[in-house]
Amino acid sequence: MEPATMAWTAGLLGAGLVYWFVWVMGAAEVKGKRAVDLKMGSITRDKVQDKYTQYWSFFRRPKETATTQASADKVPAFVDTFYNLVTDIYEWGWGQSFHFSPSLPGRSHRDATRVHEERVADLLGAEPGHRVLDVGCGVGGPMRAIAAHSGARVVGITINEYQVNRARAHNRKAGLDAQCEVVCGNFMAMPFDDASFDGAYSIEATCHAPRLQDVYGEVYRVLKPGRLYVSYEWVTTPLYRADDPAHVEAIHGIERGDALPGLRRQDEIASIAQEVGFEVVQELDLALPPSLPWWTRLKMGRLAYWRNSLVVRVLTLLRIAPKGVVEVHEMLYETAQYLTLGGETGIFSPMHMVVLRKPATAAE
Ligand SMILES: C=C(CC[C@@H](C)[C@H]1CC[C@H]2C3=CC[C@H]4[C@H](C)[C@@H](O)CC[C@]4(C)[C@H]3CC[C@]12C)C(C)C
Ligand SMILES: C[S@@+](CC[C@H](N)C(=O)[O-])C[C@H]1O[C@@H](n2cnc3c(N)ncnc32)[C@H](O)[C@@H]1O
Repeated sequence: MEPATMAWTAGLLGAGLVYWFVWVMGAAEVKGKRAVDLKMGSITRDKVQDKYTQYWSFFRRPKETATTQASADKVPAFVDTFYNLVTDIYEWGWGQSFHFSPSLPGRSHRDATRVHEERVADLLGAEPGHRVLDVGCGVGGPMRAIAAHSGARVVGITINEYQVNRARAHNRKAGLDAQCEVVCGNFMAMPFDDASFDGAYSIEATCHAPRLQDVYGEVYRVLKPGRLYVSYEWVTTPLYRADDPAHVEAIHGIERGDALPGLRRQDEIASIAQEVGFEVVQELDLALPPSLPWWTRLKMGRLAYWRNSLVVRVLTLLRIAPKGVVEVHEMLYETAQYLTLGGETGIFSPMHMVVLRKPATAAE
């Protein structure tokens, strides 16, 4: 073969390979976000690396994060930074629902995710005419599933403005913008009237609150008397041993890679709910058998992680993705290992479910 022909062939093959990696293989399971569109939320390109460094130094020692009032007060701002850094990577590599679900035999991850979300709507008895609150709504995957399944109107709140814009765009695209509303705000001080919701839920979101009382108290305030609140909580289970260094390392790994001010114990949830006035209707760890493992989705993609890591490196080199994305991606990869360990050892659950009722007799 002529050297020029060889060079052309090699060039074309190389371009084809880059195309395959970035556009074909690098796309999300729910193809809402392409690798070439990875931004870092509302952080400008030149600030990404600095913001990541600031995030990391704040959450590096998780247990200390919420021990003083001063540092607890800073948590929402750092959680906001965290979601600026990770939202696009989550959408690209996971989809529009930022949570786990028990695996379902013979069904896709997308189905398992939807079933886990629809369960919330069914427990709430959500129906057309109801106004339901999504506490920590992300980019609105659960909100759209619940609105479509129940016919209820859903109002979501998130601390992160970039997510608000993403969620609104997804709602419009899904034709659900008349039914779904998204508000930017802090779930520990919500901009909603007392007794203005027929139901409320939170999916893997309240773990970001330094004090669960603050968010549960707000949900209690905005719920109508007699109505339900369903929450999927991140907790350590009774298998967790604080004197086992391997357990401690896994839980710290989960906390610092997920912007958590300190995981709560499973047995703390119901008593905090009662403390703010709720009746506990049901409490169940949905991660326990007969549920199939939620962490297999994280484990199965070693090749996918390797590919994604290469994609973000190439995109950073080409200056398509901002500097700092590689570090954020590495942090997420490491977090995935700790989450898997937490699941396999049974010391951690991301789906400890509580169904709570605001007493019918509660003053409005
Ligand atoms: C509830 C929370 C988020 C839970 C999950 C949605 C995310 C936790 C860890 C995330 C991920 C880890 C590895 C990433 C991978 C390296 C990358 O290539 C593609 C995206 C990941 C799979 C990413 C996806 C979302 C998670 C599974 C917390 C924050 C309270
Ligand atoms: C892991 S995501 C889950 C999102 C959504 N529930 C889902 O399952 O797709 C956690 C969400 O909680 C929100 N959040 C965290 N702290 C918050 C706060 N103080 N006020 C409002 N939202 C908050 C984040 O912005 C994010 O949207």
